[in-house]
Amino acid sequence: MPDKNASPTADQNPILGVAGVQMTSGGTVEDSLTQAEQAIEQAASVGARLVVLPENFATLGTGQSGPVAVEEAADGPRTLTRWAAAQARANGVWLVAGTIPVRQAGSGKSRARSMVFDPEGELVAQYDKIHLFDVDVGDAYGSYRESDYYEPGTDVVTWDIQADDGEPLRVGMSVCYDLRFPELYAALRRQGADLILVPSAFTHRTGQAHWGMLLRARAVEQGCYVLGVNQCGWHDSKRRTWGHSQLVDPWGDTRAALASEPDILVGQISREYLKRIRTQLPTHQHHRL
Ligand SMILES: O=C(O)CNC(=O)[C@H](CS)NC(=O)CCC(=O)C(=O)O
Repeated sequence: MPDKNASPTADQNPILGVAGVQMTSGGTVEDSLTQAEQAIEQAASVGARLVVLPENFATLGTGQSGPVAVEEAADGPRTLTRWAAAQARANGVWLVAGTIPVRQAGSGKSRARSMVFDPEGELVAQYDKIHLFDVDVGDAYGSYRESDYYEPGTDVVTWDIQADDGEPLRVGMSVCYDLRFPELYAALRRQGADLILVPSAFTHRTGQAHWGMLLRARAVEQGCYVLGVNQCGWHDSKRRTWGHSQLVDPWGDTRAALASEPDILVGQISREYLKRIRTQLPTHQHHRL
């Protein structure tokens, strides 16, 4: 029996089981959806109540030039939004559908939209990736020009999930390249975020150099849990992502981590630990600028 006077440890009194689906999207959309369906079911079976898919889980690497705004096929049998809602309902989980490319009427470009579905399959929040990856990484893929296909989002988004203790836990939204911009994470913390999600397709080259460092930095800076859920492996002959999905606690310790293969990341959120770290290290009360 843990000493009730001892300081809470990071895993003490968990109030929410979370899971991240690390996958290698590619082949056809159907291939990717089948991978995701099996992983969501597995995550739910081990008690995760919040399941997060990686960036562009359905169409990354499908050989379709640029993002395929599958949403356009609104009359299609399995539009991604309807598919995600059905997965949340069928598995009784909160599902963050990584991102789905959603075509915008005005610009003709898409937005990388991260949608949140509750266990009844209702859309409760959506976030459009703000920072677009126009970078020359120096890998086999060469130049990434996300802004050729996507337009940026504009809004900072948080939403509440009712945790096992009956109290709300506030979840902050971000995507992939956003991870490099601390201002967004500061804004999410100002909105009250306790857990910040980072569905991603971080490249192998930049992931190896920066992914873990950036996840831990954002977690410590903001005193939040940060859940980074990445694509992994080779998506086609030139595109490779880093994997290494992980849950980082507000002290900066990695509580759960995957390697480079498709797998399910499972972790726990402790409200007591969150409060303890924020009390010991009240950086958010010491702002001067
Ligand atoms: O375009 C798609 O289909 C899915 N989106 C992506 O793969 C995006 C844009 S190319 N990738 C990143 O943002 C990587 C960021 C990154 O790796 C870093 O910041 O180092």
